[in-house]
Amino acid sequence: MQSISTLRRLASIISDSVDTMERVYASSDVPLPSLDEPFNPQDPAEALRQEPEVSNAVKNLMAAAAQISTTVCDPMRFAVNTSRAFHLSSCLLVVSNLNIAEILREAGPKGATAEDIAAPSHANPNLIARILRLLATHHIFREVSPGVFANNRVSSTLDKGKSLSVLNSNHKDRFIGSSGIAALVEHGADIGGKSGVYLADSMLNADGVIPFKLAYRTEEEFFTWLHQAENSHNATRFGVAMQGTAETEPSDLIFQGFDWDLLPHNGTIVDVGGGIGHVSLTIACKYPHLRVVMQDLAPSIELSKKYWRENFPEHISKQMVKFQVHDFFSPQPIKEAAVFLLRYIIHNWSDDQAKAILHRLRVAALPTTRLVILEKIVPFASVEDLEASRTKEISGAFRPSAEYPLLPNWGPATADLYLYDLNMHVLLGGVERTLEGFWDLLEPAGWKLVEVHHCGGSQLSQLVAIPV
Ligand SMILES: C[S@@+](CC[C@H](N)C(=O)[O-])C[C@H]1O[C@@H](n2cnc3c(N)ncnc32)[C@H](O)[C@@H]1O
Repeated sequence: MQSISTLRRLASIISDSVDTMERVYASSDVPLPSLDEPFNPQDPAEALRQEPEVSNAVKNLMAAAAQISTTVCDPMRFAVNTSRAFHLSSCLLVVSNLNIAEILREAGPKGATAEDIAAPSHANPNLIARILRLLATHHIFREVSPGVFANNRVSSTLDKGKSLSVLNSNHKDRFIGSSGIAALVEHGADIGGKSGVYLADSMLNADGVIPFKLAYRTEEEFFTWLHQAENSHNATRFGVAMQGTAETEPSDLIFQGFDWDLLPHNGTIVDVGGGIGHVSLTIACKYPHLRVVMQDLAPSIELSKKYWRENFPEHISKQMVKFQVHDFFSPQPIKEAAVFLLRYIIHNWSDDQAKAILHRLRVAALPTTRLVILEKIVPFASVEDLEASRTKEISGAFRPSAEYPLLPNWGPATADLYLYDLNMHVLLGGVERTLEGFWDLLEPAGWKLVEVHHCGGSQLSQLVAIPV
């Protein structure tokens, strides 16, 4: 009986969420995008997903639908299917490498046969059909008639936005100028996937060696390996993939927290481990009176110069942006920073390494310097005792949890957080942290966490700290 009442409650969460979405989309006079149509980021309906009412309804709906499906499914089948889920990621890697989303974009809504899809790469058409059928069964691509496939909403996000002739003539540079989602998918399915399958080996047989090192038979740390000359294609893909992470977030996310208006004219933002620099470039476009120092390892700095030249050359010609090769484990050379900005840095490192990076910044900080960290803050899958938390006094720290009987963290609707966490571990020995986890790093490194902003429509949060 308990289970039936739970099912009914989950069904009514789904029904209420659909009502909310119907009302909001109708009042804005835009239809909900169809799963069968390619994704169009310019469609005003896509912007509606960021509305808090809609994003909450979506989260409830996803969590309740997943919970209903797991509740009623044969549990043995659920466990076995989950153990084979890695095939999905390998299939996505094939699809991106063979430019199948682009072939199907050019084929249009009628789609293309597996033979036509396989022809440019001389792949086996039967195998292509089986790969696409597995994905279509998971709502990635459509099998419009037996053996004929077309793009749908999800598969079209892999489109690198270039013609097939351009892609075929230069496979190596296929991601440059793309939205970054294909690069993010390939990076995750390729290096993440290969490393991930070594997780158990690394724990059971290899004394905790990072799975990436086992998979790639290397002694090097991930970033050292990535920046070796023979891996330059992986480094380029990684740089574009980082930009792809921003594509999955609201475009104004960086302005949803720390108040950049507070910075003085000519104030310097140091983008520590800034990659190509897309985040500080977004800030500088809105606040051109702010200076930027891009810091990263040498190969990333070269990519960053190119990215800024293409996207904001004025800031370069006005000498408002400086490119500096800098290892963040060595003393920080910029002593007058208004902000040290770290996006997706701390999660790459173990606690001791992360504290070392933060300490280098603290030594170089002025009393007015602010540390702005953009990272995911991981909630527990259980109910939390907020009153007992050491972080309860921090402004903005509170985050609501899902209503019963949903899991408090919305379960699979927030799976990205936990997938990222293990991705960090298998590649780098890194970790996505709880809020208390951040507190425990910042305090010994001489920083006091004063504000947290949970950005709407995203799982990324901003943490602001001051020197103590
Ligand atoms: C996950 S990426 C984040 C890039 C960028 N902040 C973003 O959000 O797009 C991590 C960055 O740290 C850089 N990195 C790794 N080790 C470093 C080191 N020792 N010193 C400086 N940068 C480093 C990498 O090259 C990479 O660009």
